[in-house]
Amino acid sequence: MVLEGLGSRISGALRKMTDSTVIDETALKEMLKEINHALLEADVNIKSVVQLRKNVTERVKLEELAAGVNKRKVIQKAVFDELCSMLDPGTAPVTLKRGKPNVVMFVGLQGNGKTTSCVKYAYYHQRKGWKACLVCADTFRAGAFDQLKQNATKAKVPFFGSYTETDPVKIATDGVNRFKNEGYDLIIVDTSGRHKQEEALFAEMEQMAESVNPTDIIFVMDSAIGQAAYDQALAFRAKVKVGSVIITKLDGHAKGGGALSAVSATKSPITFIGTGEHIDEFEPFKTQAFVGRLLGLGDVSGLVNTIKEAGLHENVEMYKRITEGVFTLRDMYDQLESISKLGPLNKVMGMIPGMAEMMKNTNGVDGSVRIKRFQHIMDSMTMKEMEDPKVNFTASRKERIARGSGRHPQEVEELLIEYKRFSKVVGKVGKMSKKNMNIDQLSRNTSQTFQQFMDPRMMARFGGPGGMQSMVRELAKSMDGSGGLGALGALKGLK
Ligand SMILES: Nc1nc2c(ncn2[C@@H]2O[C@H](COP(=O)(O)OP(=O)(O)OP(=O)(O)O)[C@@H](O)[C@H]2O)c(=O)[nH]1
Repeated sequence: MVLEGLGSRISGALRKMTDSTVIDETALKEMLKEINHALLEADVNIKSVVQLRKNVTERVKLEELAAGVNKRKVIQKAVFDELCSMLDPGTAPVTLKRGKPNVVMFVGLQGNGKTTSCVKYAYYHQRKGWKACLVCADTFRAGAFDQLKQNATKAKVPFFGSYTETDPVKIATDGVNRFKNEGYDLIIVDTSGRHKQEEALFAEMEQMAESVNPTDIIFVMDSAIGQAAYDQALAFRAKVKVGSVIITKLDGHAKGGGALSAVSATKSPITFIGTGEHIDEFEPFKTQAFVGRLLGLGDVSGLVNTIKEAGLHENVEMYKRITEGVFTLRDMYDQLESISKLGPLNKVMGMIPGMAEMMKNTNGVDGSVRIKRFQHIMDSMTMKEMEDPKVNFTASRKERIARGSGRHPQEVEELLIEYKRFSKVVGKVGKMSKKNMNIDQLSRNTSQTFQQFMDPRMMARFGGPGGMQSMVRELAKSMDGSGGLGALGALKGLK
């Protein structure tokens, strides 16, 4: 999860309070103190931190709550809302119009991740069906064009630039005109950076903006500067019409929380965040979903989008088999492959309510590594073993498979235990899908099924059977009955 330290401290403080036998003013104060410390360490401005504490205390009047009201939920909601308002700029970002030649100019200081973000932004939109392209108008840094060219080629995004032209405004204008004539609807212009906010940089930015008349200007900023982001965002906004902000390197900086809240305080909308060097380590920033994940509450709509983007809901064959209650090791292999397709596993798991914490420790092995190991073990099995659920694995056979895959026999055993657990769930889901259930019955039944097979600690992280039930209901609704991951495949057709 992005801002892992901050997230786990805040969710830990919330959990500690709700786990305590008595939820009183002292427990509430203690929790707020811990949240304040965590925010200050993430370099959030002291005034905002004090305000958050004051607002939560004013909102949650424990002694006035009627008997039977869930105090835990009231407090959680107050913290959630306050964090959202801290990160919400209250202004909408510029919207791009499909089919029109949108020109988006990227600006920012040197080394903040502008070029990387341009390519990520192009790739993100291209996958959503935009006709995206890149123009390299950075003539200041030697090698900038090569960097963009290399990354654009990898991402299969068309690009324009020059090794000989020294006037960035001319390159930008030529590139934009060329791509406009060729019918591109997202023309991204990468501009030069400077070490500091030098006048030369601002003058060049202004000239370029005048010449290419951008639909949006995106300011790219490194999260490492923390709350100093406030002054920097204002300085850029004073010179050009910044319509949105991208905060980069949130994967590596403890001060990220400070940068996010400082930018919001300037009323500039953050549209994307960079969460790593890879092209797909880039996500749209939505305040509520982000805070939900920070508090370990999950982000069901993000999960549904990710599943849809990876095309998993279209896995009709798999769905059919699951609804028939059939599950082989080959199916399990394919399921694991699909899960890997969703992206880095910890990111996906962070979207499932309560899972971020659990994912941190799967017996000390990262979830994605475990999946790969399981797949290697299955690669050493015979076709019959993979496709016939009745095959019996003897001790010597398990040893042979372990040797063939370079793993320990204990891991082969673990895989087979997981497989049995999965098959039981699939069997149950298969039966459920034959009955004509509505969403409420389905979510109740699914929750009961998972309860039988899931580690109780894991179940508790989902918020118990009730939490699991509401998550399944929400997933089923947002998937519009179009199937999905593993057991959830059975949601198809059940409305
Ligand atoms: N970990 C991490 N690294 C990033 C992220 N975004 C960019 N980087 C790295 O930051 C470094 C600088 O990125 P660039 O894209 O070259 O920066 P720039 O702003 O274009 O720099 P100039 O062209 O000199 O202005 C590169 O090593 C990138 O791989 C991110 O979200 N996370």
